[in-house]
Amino acid sequence: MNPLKQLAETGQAPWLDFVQRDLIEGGELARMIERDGLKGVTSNPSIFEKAIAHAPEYGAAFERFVQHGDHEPMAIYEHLAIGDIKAAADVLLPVYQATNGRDGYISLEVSPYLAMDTEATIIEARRLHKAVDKPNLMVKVPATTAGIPAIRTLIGEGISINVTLLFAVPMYEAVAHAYIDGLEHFAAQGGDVSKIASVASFFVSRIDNVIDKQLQGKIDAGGDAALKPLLGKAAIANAKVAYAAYKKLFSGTKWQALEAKGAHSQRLLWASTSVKNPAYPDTLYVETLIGRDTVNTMPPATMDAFRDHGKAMPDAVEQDLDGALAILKSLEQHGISLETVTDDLVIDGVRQFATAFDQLLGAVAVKRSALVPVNEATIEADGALKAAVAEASKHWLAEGTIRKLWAGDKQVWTGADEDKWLGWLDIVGQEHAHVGTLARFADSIKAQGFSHIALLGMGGSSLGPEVLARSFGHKAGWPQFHMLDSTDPAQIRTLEAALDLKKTMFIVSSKSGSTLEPNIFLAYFKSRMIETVGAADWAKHFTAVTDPGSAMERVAQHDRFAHVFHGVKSIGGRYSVLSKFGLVPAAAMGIDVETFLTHTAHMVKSCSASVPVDQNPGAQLGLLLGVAAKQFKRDKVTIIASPGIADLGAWLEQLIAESTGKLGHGLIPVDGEPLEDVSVYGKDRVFAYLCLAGDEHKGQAAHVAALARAGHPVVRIMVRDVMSIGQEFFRWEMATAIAGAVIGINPFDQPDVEASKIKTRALTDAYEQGGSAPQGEPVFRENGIAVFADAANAAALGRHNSLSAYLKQHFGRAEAGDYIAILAYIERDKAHLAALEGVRKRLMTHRKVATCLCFGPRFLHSTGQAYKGGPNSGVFLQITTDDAHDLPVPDHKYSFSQVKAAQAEGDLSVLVERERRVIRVHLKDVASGLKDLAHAMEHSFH
Ligand SMILES: O=P(O)(O)OC[C@H]1O[C@](O)(CO)[C@@H](O)[C@@H]1O
Ligand SMILES: O=C[C@H](O)[C@H](O)COP(=O)(O)O
Repeated sequence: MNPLKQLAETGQAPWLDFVQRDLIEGGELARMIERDGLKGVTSNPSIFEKAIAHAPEYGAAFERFVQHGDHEPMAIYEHLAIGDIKAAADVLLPVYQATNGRDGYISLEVSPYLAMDTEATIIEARRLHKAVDKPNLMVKVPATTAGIPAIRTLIGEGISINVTLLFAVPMYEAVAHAYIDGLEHFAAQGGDVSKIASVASFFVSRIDNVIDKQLQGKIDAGGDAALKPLLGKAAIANAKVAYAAYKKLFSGTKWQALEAKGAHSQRLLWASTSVKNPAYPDTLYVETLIGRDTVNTMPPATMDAFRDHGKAMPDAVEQDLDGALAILKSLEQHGISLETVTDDLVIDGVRQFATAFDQLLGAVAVKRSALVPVNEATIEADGALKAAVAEASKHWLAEGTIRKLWAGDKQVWTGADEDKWLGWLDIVGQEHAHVGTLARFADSIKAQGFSHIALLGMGGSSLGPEVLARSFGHKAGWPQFHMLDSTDPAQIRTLEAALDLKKTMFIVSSKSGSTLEPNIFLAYFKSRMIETVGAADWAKHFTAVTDPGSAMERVAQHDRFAHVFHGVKSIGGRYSVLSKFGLVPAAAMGIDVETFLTHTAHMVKSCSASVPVDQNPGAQLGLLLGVAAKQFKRDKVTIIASPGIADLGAWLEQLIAESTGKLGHGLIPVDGEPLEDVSVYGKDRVFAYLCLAGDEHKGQAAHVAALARAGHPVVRIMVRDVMSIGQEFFRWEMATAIAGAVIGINPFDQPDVEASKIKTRALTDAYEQGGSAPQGEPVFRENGIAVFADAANAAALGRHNSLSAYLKQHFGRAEAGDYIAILAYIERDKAHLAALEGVRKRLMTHRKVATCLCFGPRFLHSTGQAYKGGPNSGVFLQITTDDAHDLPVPDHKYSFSQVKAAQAEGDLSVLVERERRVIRVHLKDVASGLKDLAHAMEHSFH
């Protein structure tokens, strides 16, 4: 007779330690029940890893599931695993029924990531129990210290549990007590205890594996010859002691009372029963452990071996208990602590299953990304940087840091209040639920015939919409998009001249509602609109996007703005583009927001908690940026974007600089720099090349290739189409948050922006009170250009008799690893850009350092944070000018020109306070002044 079948007579149930789809679908599982008397099945994360990651039969179901709607890897795994578990449960149901619920179970393990968390384990076990919804499911819960109370609670709720990762007898006893206590609780609630089953999975071979190694070590070191006979004996001895404990635990009066109510004892299930040492007989951990009321779960090979040549010796597990005790005693006497071994094995077991789960989810992630449209990214870096990133990835993987990040654990960063700023992680899904509101808003904009929308806002409230407008381009039949983020009077006039106010909808965007610029822009255009359409109708031309409860919300409601949209308070400005701050303008310019969010969601899922760090695109980019800056001093993130998505650079600048540049650390983004000979670039750079498919720029691609050949780290990202630009918003948000964690700062605050705001406020208050801002004396004047420097910078520069000499001296201070930034408080138009680009190019090639070109006050809400708070490696040239035509700010004594001057002054004084290398050049007239400046600069290089 088949030895497996004979086990029934010994009182032991053979279960199969294996699951795979074709075993169930191909009918083998049913045949085993018939042929072998198989009575149950167990699974674990390693088993599912082997099945789902490697077995071909999952392909079709995988594709079907993902094609019906994208899912993150955890959901895909669960869909497939639960499918198998349900199917196996159905095949095993007759066994369950025939044995009155004693046997016929299939087990599914809770996520090993939760093994040290009681509450999370309970929630997860309940969820799986519900999702499978089969009477013959056992949820596997590990016997960790945190697992024991979870077991008690779950049994108390009537959920059948397979307790796994049991190695030590005292732990087993605690588990049995938890089971009995849980049953009592269930019974006290009126539950039918006969419907609950439980097994205690007592691991065998892994114990020998460890103890044999220790014994062999001692033997090899010339230890006692008496140790040899102990090889391969510890695990079985330990199991025998556990069995003796079982008999005691399930015999007293307490147990008998439950038994009288129909309770099943919690059987010992021998797990880990395949021999790991090939020198041992392949049926070792089956034959020696046969006993009444036990289960042995065998992997297929062990089962085949036992079927082939196994001996079903009844009550083998009860033989020679004294001998077993003597073996354990002897081990202790020889300095081998079973307690230490079993304690370590639990931890190691959790780790092993977590690693298997990582591998499983990683394999699912790879298969998924081949099926969903996600922008591809490749990272090229030299061996040392690559190795350091791999090391960081390993650490993050082992620590489960991506999961912690998604769970809102502020310890991922500095432990400050980072957990309060993570709303951007879930915003795409949330906004998806509101696309109807945005569609109605878009319809109304179109229906009312608005020809222009003008967004008034700073930093995170304006840069994202600008990227969308420029990348998507003007859509026929929809309003033209404009944006104002400057207090320069000429810039305001230029905007106004481009608008037909009667057909303009203004979108005033400010999360805080208290930012100076959008408020004074609003005041100005409100008054212009009143003049144009009258006091009764002006507010019909205004939409507000602001956080709930802000002063701007109050104003918008009081004045009856046409629309008021709310942001999410737990999202900072620079992380807000995928919330209403980006989506409201997007809808108004005719972008299909629903499709945009659907495309974006693919990246969110690619970066989700269940994608292990080495497959997670946001994490890989973030670790590269963080590690390159922290360990390799490559902190200049140079952005090269193809023409169609060139504006992405300005958005990235704010995200990267304002998030990471603080406490003397951080990344310095470099956007829009001219492409120069490879020899010009220092070893302080990382290059990010973002290319829109079909928008390839020959020069850029070749340049990037040359940089990579020269050994610079290069990230290449292919944006599939403009609709997929949202994927880059999310990838970079995640990457920036992660780089911030590596650098060791809080990526969600902007402490140094506040410092210059305070200085600016003091100056605007002075104007408001009818005064004027103090004007310092220049250190030098030439034609219409005055050079200003504080005492420390003046002393460092020395005295010179030409502007070019001052410039030479100043920029001569920029060493390798430094950067030069031009901070121009002038109108941002094509002519000025071209003039300053020329200066920038010369500085870059001459000084061979990274260069940045910024316009004030726009950059104050962006890179300004890093310039003041980040590493002290910047050499700054501030450019101010007399404005030919000023503009009044309604309801204030100060004018726009005065506000701009106060902002420049506030900025400069904080830079000086932070001991930055900075000078100001003040131009009498902007056009001629820029020419003279360029000329002096050119001269300074000779
Ligand atoms: O949306 P708000 O509150 O007007 O802020 C605008 C910008 O100002 C800052 O708060 C500081 O510069 C940025 O982070 C933000 O994007
Ligand atoms: O429930 C089953 C266990 O997870 C399995 O038996 C472990 O076996 P192993 O030690 O061979 O991995």
